[in-house]
Amino acid sequence: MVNRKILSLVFVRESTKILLGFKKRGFGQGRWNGFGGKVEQGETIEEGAIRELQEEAGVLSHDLSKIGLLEFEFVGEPTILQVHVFTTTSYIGLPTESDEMKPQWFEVDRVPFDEMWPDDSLWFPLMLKGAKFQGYFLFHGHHNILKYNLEEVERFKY
Ligand SMILES: Nc1ncnc2c1[nH]c(=O)n2[C@H]1C[C@H](O)[C@@H](COP(=O)(O)OP(=O)(O)OP(=O)(O)O)O1
Repeated sequence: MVNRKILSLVFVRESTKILLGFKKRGFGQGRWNGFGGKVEQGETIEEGAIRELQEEAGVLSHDLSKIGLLEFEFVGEPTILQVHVFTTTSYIGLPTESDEMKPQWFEVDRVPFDEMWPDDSLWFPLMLKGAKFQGYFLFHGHHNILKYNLEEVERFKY
């Protein structure tokens, strides 16, 4: 039986820049990504996103916009990761390194896709142009995408 794990992923934007974090440990270690993680029992997905952003990057935002819904399946693994992607341009606090992430601003035309999850280069252009998107990716290991679909949407199914 397939089960789904719900995760958040938050990108802070500022004019031509985007805040990424270098993952220092755990799932996705050694890659740049947004900030996020597992939604805990008793919190909404957005509450989980706000908490993870504060824990991992030291910034607080209560003004998140949901812009993406991505599902990741890994060959041989029973759990599908369902990642809810948010952006914000409104936050307080200075991005600060945590035990999990090292934050750094990047110009949007200098995003380090070679050091990120391979799916990111496919949906970042949609995010950066302000579209809402939904996608599914089947991975073999953590480096190879065997198949995927990705579309712009008006609204999300969840
Ligand atoms: N393929 C891909 N592309 C982009 N982003 C992601 C993926 N897969 C992913 O899991 N992610 C995102 C979703 C989450 O934001 C993180 C993973 O969260 P994780 O570190 O496992 O969750 P935490 O709750 O912070 O983990 P622990 O604190 O329990 O270690 O990557």
